[in-house]
Amino acid sequence: MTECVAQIVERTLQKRPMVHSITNNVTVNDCANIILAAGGSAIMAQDEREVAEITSRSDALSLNMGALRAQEAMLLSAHAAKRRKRPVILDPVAAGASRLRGEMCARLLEAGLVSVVRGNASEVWALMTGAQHTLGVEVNALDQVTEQNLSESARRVSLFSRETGAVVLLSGALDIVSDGKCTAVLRGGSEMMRRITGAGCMLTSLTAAYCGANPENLFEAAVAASGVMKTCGELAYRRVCEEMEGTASFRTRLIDAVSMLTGSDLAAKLRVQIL
Ligand SMILES: Nc1ncnc2c1ncn2[C@@H]1O[C@H](COP(=O)(O)OP(=O)(O)O)[C@@H](O)[C@H]1O
Ligand SMILES: Cc1ncsc1CCOP(=O)(O)O
Ligand SMILES: [Mg+2]
Repeated sequence: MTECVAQIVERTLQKRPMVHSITNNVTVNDCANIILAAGGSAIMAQDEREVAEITSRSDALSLNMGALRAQEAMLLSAHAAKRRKRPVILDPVAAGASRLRGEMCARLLEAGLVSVVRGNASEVWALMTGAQHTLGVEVNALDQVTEQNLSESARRVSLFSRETGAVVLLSGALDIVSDGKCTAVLRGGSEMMRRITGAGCMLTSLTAAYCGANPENLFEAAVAASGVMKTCGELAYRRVCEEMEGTASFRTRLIDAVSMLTGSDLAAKLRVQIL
């Protein structure tokens, strides 16, 4: 797995995948920058008159529910991606916080338009149960994956993957990635990732870049994204501690770390456990 993940990072730097994102207006710039840092190129477009054309020329599509608008554009793009066999990555931001978000995610999932779901625990559990788990974009502490509930959480993530046919990347202090057959756990990262907005959106964008360059290996691409984000979270945290800096610098250092990381750096630092 370590060797495969290192190759995914290197292939992404070589292939420069184009990622089309229809995303929120809070973290859009960080999403574009992390795609570029990983070696991809970014285009954000949401007018219904152009989205299918843009998706058709892109290597991956990222759909983020953060400040949900442009639903028709999302559907047009998702269908265009499916026709071209391009991966579609869904970030169900605050799914469960409103009916609109839950219904839009369900519509995409039920139509088989989603290749990878990347969300925090409250978002993934809300998609699975239809229940409200959180009012906002952050995880509810009661939903979080811990060492104590890890095996039950992993079982649920695997079940959700089989139900939807999508790879699922549930992030948090522990990240779980499953394609329904194989399930991986990644530890590490930094508590500071929760003190900036956009760490989750950036992880989704990174997943889209790695999936775009490695469409035959979506599970491994999602593991690569999780591993890169955890590793770079640690590097960025070390750097801000050394410099006595705060959260705004951490966000910059996180993007810096992704831009400097090679496949072999990742292979040396990756901590992945296959369950
Ligand atoms: N307590 C934590 N310790 C270490 N890493 C974390 C922690 N919480 C989140 N992360 C990391 O932050 C990134 C964003 O995940 P998360 O906070 O779950 O997303 P979201 O911002 O969508 O809620 C992921 O890379 C995840 O591994
Ligand atoms: C605060 C906020 N409101 C709508 S989208 C958004 C950003 C959420 O980003 P993330 O889930 O990555 O923290
Ligand atoms: Mg989020």
